[in-house]
Amino acid sequence: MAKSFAKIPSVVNEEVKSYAPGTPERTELLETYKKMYNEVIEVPQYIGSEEIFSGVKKEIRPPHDHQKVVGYYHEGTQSDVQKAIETALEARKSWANMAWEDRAAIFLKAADLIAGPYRAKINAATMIGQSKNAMQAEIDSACELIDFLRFNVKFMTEIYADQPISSPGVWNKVEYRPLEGFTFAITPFNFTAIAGNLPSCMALMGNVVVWKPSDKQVYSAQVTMEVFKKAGLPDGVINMVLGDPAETATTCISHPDFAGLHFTGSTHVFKHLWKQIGNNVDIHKTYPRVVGETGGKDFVMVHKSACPTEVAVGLVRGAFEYQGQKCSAASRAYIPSNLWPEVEKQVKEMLATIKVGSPEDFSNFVTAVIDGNSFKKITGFIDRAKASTEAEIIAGGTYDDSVGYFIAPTVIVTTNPTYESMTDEIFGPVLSIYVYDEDKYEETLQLVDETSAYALTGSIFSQDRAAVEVAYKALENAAGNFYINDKPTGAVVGQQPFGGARASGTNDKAGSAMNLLRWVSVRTVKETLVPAKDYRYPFLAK
Ligand SMILES: NC(=O)c1ccc[n+]([C@@H]2O[C@H](COP(=O)([O-])OP(=O)(O)OC[C@H]3O[C@@H](n4cnc5c(N)ncnc54)[C@H](O)[C@@H]3O)[C@@H](O)[C@H]2O)c1
Ligand SMILES: N[C@@H](CCC=O)C(=O)O
Repeated sequence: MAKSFAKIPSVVNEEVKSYAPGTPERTELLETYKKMYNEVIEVPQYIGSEEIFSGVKKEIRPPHDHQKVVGYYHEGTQSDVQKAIETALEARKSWANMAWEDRAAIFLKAADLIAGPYRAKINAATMIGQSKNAMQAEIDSACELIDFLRFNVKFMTEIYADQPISSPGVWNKVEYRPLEGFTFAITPFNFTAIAGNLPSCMALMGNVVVWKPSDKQVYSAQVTMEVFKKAGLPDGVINMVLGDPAETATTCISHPDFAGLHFTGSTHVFKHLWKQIGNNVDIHKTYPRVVGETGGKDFVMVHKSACPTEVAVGLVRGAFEYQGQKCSAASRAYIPSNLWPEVEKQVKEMLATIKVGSPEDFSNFVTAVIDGNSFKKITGFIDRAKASTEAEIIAGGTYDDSVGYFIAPTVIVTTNPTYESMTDEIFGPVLSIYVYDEDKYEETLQLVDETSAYALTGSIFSQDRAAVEVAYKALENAAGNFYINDKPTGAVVGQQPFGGARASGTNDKAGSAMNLLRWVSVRTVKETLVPAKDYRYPFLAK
């Protein structure tokens, strides 16, 4: 145990490198990408000190080149999950008692490894396995993951420092214990950073973890595990399993020592898990913590005073970065009639300059969507819009899956504000627009609020402050992350704590102390310095 109150290194957001032509980072990333692209990797499960190659191999194919096999992951069984739980519980005995400085040092080292020697590797893995362009990989798998790891250490120390007052003769303390049992992280395909953060932030707070990444993110998940190990994470603290998702969840959730679920993914999966946890309430030794950040139908609301260029840029970047596969992607927009001709012209001009193709070519802004199922779902929306009398496709609308799952950035304009593409999460490069009567601002705000079950992100564009205030109030519960004159994506750790309510999740704000608080169970300790020697009140004293 340390004999001092250590101060942690000061934390700032990791700088996003430019990858401009001629920069060393661009050369290194391209070389790493090409090298990795021509290798065939094998991804094992990580349970305790073991790397388990089950022999049941599943192909890993880049979404932008689906005939190419870049590796295999080894599928696990439910006995592997059982073993992961037992291994985690064993590791808990020492991990939960390790000094916080030691836990912090491991994750600070992991951050520095990603910032330095592993940066190109984790970015290349994200480009290959999840089809992110270089900039999207950099802001996710490098910068956001580094930020999570470093800022979480800062948040942890702030939590630990938060102590109650003590009256004379008494010393009160609160102790932030890890949860009793093991925790379970289930992570989505679309952010390497989220996948790394969910298990690691629980581990930082002294918990032990069974982590099931998405089968579509295993390529970069392996790099994350490699970094954690290199950073000195003791065996068994984070165990990565690769079994069937539903069965893995059942094995974990029905275990008596299941103490918490940290989930990010789609709403229907989270609702199912929530019910499953409820059904096991009599089995659990403790009430499990349940944190879930899920889907969105994120809006851009535009007032008649807004600048058309700012709106067009917000729409194009907000809707089409990473092919719209962000929970925060701008997905429905409400444009006033006075601005629509100019916004439409500029959006079309910008989209005409966007190139679609492999992330290996840095001039491609849009690459492939994650897999064939996703391609089918997204193009279904496009096909139905083509056939609908209520919708018109004004840009994009083309797609081709002969080599990779490529879909052109598509804009649907609809006369029906509750048309399916205005209400359902599409999770692809499709933006739907409803043009409203410029004088019906307040009615349209009500429409924005009531149209979707989700409440994740949203933005208001306006140069009229009073109109901003009206939207701020009217949309109070429509978004967990609300933006003024900006796109609704791109939350940064430490700056915009992230999460939504309603059908979008429990709003426990990834990238903040609020989230870490869910992974501790507080013990209050009162110590009386000089205990009483007489039971009687003063007025009863003899
Ligand atoms: N709110 C946020 O912070 C946030 C961030 C990223 C992604 N998302 C959401 O995630 C979704 C996209 O990610 P995805 O396609 O990976 O989501 P998904 O729900 O398909 O999968 C997420 C994880 O759940 C697992 N899973 C799937 N079915 C399961 C089941 N029956 N039981 C247990 N686990 C199961 C998957 O294997 C994966 O690991 C979108 O809806 C998006 O909005 C939300
Ligand atoms: N930090 C991200 C979270 C996206 C979720 O998929 C953003 O705000 O764009």
